[in-house]
Amino acid sequence: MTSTRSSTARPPGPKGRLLVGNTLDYDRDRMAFLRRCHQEYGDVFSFDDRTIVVLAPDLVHDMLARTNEDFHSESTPIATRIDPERAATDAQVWMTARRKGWHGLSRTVSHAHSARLHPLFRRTLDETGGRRVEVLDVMEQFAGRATADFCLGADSGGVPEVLTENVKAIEPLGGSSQLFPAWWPSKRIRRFLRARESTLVVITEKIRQRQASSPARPEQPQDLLDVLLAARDPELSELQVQRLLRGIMLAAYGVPASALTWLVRVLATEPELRRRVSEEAEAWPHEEAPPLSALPQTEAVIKEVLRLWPPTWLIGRTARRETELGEWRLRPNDQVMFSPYLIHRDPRWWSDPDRLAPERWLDAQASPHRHTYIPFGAGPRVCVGTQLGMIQMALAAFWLVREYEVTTEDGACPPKFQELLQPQGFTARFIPRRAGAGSA
Ligand code: HEM
Repeated sequence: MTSTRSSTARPPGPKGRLLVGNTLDYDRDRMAFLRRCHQEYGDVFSFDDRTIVVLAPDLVHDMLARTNEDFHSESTPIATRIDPERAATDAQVWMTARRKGWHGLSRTVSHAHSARLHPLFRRTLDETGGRRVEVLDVMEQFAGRATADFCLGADSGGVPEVLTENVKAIEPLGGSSQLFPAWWPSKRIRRFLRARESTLVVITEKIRQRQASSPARPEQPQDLLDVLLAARDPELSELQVQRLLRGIMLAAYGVPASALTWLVRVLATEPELRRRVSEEAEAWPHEEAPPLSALPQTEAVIKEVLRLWPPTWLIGRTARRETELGEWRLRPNDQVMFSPYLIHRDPRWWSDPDRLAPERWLDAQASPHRHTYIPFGAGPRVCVGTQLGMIQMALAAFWLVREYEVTTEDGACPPKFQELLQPQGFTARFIPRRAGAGSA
């Protein structure tokens, strides 16, 4: 389709109210607002003078592919003036550390970590003692322990607690489109700054302890810190290691926990799917945990869970310089948002899009339309934990159906679109099937 619009025009969009623009409508119900605008204005619409929303998969992909060049992805829960030079250097530092970390994420460490996950999972669920609990809290606890173990192995003591506080301190700041500066006199901001500082202090201590206690790196790295400290050409500075660990630990906490909570909800409320996942799990004959390739039914359910409820339902980028996106011209610091949730439920790309249908992933001939499945993002800043996240979810499903009865009375709880997409107030009981378990 050729465009007749000039690339300098702004996309169409609601004008909004005097002084406050669209902020109030948007904050009241973000998803309803975005849906309404999508219907009225199409795949690209403007939210205000500085922000546009893009829901065309090819354009989203183009922007993601140009992250680090024309767009940056850095964001903070407080208002910070992003200096483009500084953002470019920060991105370079992050990318160097990320490449080194990637090696650690995908090979031996993932393997060693998978073996340690089972006791962590059991401990977390057994601690609920069969009581009715908020599933999100339990999954956050598991994800916090899992990510601390993955990053720091046996040295992870004390880390899940500071991570929890860091995430809890970010949550209230992420619930609104309004950002406040660090000096703003607010309890929430002070809490966030304190929590961020404590996390950095604890991580730095762990790095220094490891360097002091085992200056020679082990031949087989056991956790991500081993990998990062062994990196050569270039070696990573303490600051790089610290930033990567903190970035990964925060990214591997709330997002996987939300995804796991949706998965538990599906397994607790969809008996037919649970039966398929159970049969597959019971058929695994070995003592050690199965690889993802041995669990195709489970994998299909997880893919479908991530399609219907991608935890990062709304993602943003900032234009680094004057640039174009499709037919639209962007100025430096313009914001572009897109929603994997809306793309994943668009009937143009998905048949019967709101239906949970794992079969669509089991047909080798069928594959999704290009760029329409993005629960892990795409481009140079695609999730580093894609593989690990899938493995953690598959193993959690595997142990859950083999070892626990899960009962719930509020399977119909509504989705909550805030910083992350989570089921609101979803509670359940995890009743161990093993004799003697969970009585602590
Ligand atoms: C089901 C689980 C997960 C989902 C759905 C998920 C989703 C995502 C998404 C959508 C992004 C890209 C955000 C953007 O484009 O701005 C992202 C980034 C990231 N994820 Fe994940 N993630 C998951 C698990 C994990 C795990 C287990 C780890 C850690 C090992 C991890 C580490 C990261 C990191 C470090 C980034 C930032 C990458 C960068 O900016 O270079 N994620 N994740």
